[in-house]
Amino acid sequence: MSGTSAALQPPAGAVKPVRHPDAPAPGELLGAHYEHCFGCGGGQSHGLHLEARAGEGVTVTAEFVVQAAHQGAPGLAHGGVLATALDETLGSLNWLLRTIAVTGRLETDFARPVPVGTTLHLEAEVTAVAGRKIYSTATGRIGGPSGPVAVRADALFVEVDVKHFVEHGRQAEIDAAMSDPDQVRRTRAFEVNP
Ligand SMILES: CCCCCCCCCCCCCCCC(=O)SCCNC(=O)CCNC(=O)[C@H](O)C(C)(C)COP(=O)(O)OP(=O)(O)OC[C@H]1O[C@@H](n2cnc3c(N)ncnc32)[C@H](O)[C@@H]1OP(=O)(O)O
Repeated sequence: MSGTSAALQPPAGAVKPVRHPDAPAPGELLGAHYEHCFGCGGGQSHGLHLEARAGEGVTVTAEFVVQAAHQGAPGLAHGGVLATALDETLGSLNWLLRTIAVTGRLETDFARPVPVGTTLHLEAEVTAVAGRKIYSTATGRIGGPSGPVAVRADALFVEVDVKHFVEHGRQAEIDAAMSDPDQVRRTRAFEVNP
């Protein structure tokens, strides 16, 4: 059974996404948005270390190798970890819009089990934008970039201001992030009007 709920149907008046003119070029690695992000950060020993690359239009590709630390059943990836890989890939699309956005809703289908050691080949694209709402879809394939779909997701991201993180994040991590010039530079790179 798969399909998208009414909550993820773009409203009338939604428009096609527009790639920002200063978006990373197709083929360029996007890098981590935060060193300690469980999805993409290098500072998380059991994190996914997912590497996303800009594609054409408002699309990205990404890869993630399932590690022993990511098991749910013996030798198989945990579904929540696979959902994280989809969420992270979908989130990286915001680099191409130069928008800061967080996941509001994520609907996931798990079509095939994914063994430890597998490379999950992810593709994602923004399908529509309606005000602050960004609609997107992603697939994760195994056995190669053209292999069978193991997981897929549809999502709604909601654009937020940097204040969202400053107001809600734990103070110690916020202070550390704001005093790290590299983090400030990467955060600014998300924004159209820094
Ligand atoms: C120094 C610091 C550095 C920081 C550097 C950061 C760098 C950049 C980091 C990016 C990180 C990404 C990482 C991976 C992606 C995550 O994992 S993000 C983390 C997981 N997500 C969250 O924590 C979000 C938690 N939720 C919230 O904060 C709030 O509910 C939201 C999503 C911001 C929305 O709240 P709001 O701004 O008050 O907006 P609201 O009016 O409720 O909703 C806006 C619209 O969206 C719709 N909507 C909202 N939620 C839903 C939903 N679940 N279903 C359907 N529609 C919805 C509403 O109906 C509304 O529609 P309209 O009425 O406009 O038609």
